[in-house]
Amino acid sequence: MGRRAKNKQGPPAPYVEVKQDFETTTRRSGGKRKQNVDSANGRPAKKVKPDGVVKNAGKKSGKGKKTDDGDGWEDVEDSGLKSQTRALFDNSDDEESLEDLAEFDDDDDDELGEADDEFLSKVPKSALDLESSDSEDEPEPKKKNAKPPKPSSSSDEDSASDSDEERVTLANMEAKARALDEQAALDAEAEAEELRQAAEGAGDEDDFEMDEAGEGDGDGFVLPTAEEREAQKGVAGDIHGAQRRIQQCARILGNFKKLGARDRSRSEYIAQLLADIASYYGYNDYLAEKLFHLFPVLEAIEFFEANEVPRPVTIRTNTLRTRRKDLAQALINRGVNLEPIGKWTNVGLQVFESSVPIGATPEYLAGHYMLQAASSFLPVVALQPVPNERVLDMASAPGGKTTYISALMQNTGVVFANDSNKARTKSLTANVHRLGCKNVVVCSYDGREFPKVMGGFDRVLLDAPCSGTGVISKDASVKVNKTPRDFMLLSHLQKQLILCAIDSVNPDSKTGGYLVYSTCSVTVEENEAVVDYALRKRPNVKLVETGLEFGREGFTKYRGKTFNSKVSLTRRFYPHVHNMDGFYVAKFKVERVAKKPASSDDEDDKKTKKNGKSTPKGDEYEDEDVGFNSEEDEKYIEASKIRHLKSKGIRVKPKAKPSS
Ligand SMILES: C[S@@+](CC[C@H](N)C(=O)[O-])C[C@H]1O[C@@H](n2cnc3c(N)ncnc32)[C@H](O)[C@@H]1O
Repeated sequence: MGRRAKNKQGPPAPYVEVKQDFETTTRRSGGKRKQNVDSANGRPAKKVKPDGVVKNAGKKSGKGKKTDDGDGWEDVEDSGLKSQTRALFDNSDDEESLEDLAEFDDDDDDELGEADDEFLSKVPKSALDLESSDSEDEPEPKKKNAKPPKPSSSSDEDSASDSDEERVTLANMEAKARALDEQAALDAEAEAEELRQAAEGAGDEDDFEMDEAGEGDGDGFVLPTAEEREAQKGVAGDIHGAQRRIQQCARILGNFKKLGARDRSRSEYIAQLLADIASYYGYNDYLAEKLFHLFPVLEAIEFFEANEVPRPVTIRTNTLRTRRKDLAQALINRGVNLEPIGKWTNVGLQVFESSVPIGATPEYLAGHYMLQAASSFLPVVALQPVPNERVLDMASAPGGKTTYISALMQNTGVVFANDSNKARTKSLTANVHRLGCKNVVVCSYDGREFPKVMGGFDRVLLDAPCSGTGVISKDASVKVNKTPRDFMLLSHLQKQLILCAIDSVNPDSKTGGYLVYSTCSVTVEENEAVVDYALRKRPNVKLVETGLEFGREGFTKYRGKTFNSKVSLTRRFYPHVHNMDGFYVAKFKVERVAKKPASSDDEDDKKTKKNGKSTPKGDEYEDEDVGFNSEEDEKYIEASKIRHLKSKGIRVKPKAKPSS
């Protein structure tokens, strides 16, 4: 694992907020549990990775002097600024100057929208601080950050180029970011292949080699029996033991035929490994197993490890208000250390450290950027909205994606930003105002009421409610609070929503006719299974390329289930591979439904009623059973309606049970 970890992207280093006096830096640590154990309580303590943070902090931290004790951003001396900027972009070329910012590549030369000064002057600062409710798109910037994916070199020979690598200038920034991305992608691929081979090699017990003790070459490790494992469960704080067994079991499972003990099966090692993963990383047994099975053994450990480390803090330039190069300049002037995220986005910036709270700069308050996870850009990039379209964002609060859609449409056309949770639409509305989106209509319906409430959209984004297994590094409660029932209910809701989303797309759209489905979860039942269901239930849709340049292919086979082969066009993103939150993106093209050869009006009416939605008369589905409101679904729809009415204070009489 050590070698593998070395060859892949560096683990994200924590975000550093530079102290106001610019002389010392405060480093916040994100933690890898396994790397440091707090001897006082025997539990792993969080530790800063020496590589990266310190280097970054030293390389790029602001050295300017503040001239007063004000609020930290107004009075940084110009000389301080220059040296700070030079430190950030120094390529040892004395000619380097702030003018080089002009070379900061940005395709978006959109005219700026009017700053909504009136709104800003009326809204209290606190109302614009949306971080608390915006768990997905508004990461807590003070605590979390990381260095960008950076392939580490293992040889001395490489150390010279390492120092070259550190000299980032505005001129070479984009190219360097691109090179790093490409290298990281290559490394990730090589690693995935290595893991695949290790996994394939494992399990062939014919080729078993054992040592004299008949224990294989397991380094003297003796696998506990099932009884011993049960007994371990009650023992609190055996973190060291769990950590050691995880390493041993993973190593043995990676080459089971050679290293496994003769009298123990592969499944016994897996059972032990799962028990230890659950206790060491703090997951319930169910979720630990569910996530474990997504990957080959060694990669699964990397995934669990990555969930212990914060993802990079990233911001999205709001092109309705500014350009990326101008925003970068403004933030650099305030002592923010940043870089473009990667070549796949021309609006994203990654923040390494800052002398000011990144969620409270004047630029933030003026709507020049959104604090937004990089993964959250992906579905909008896939959606590709264009000016003057009619777009539905079906589950949109707090609006990270809505406001991006609005910007790509250059404040033209209309974006209906819907969310069933009224309370959450407040932060959505605040973001819409702050970012100056004038083409957004906020509404609050259950997504399953579309297209009854309105339809005919050129594009629909369904960023579905999900279990959040992709964002465990942000919300560790997911580790313990998700049960099989949650996954069953969520998957069901997602299936209902996706059919409604499909039916809301105008298949005759001149410019679009697309649906993007996304989740911040990595489980198959919330992703591929939902997409496969939609393909089966709506023969008038097909999967198309997402247009995203990276990401792993969606599963077409998973633990005995086979999905439509086109599901490989969907994309999975992982924290340990892509250094971003776990995410899933699928893009559909919606076609016209095939006309029924000869149909009576009566039959059409029946079908419209059966589907419970306003299917245009005369349009016909090829498959009789295309609606989701089967008997099974009705139960859930009914329950949801009752909940909805109850939430409005309306008493609902329970339905009389049909007599059997
Ligand atoms: C993943 S979050 C959306 C994040 C949002 N797209 C963004 O980028 O800021 C899922 C949202 O779905 C909403 N939601 C849950 N059930 C819903 C339903 N039945 N219809 C519409 N929205 C729903 C939740 O309130 C939540 O805000």
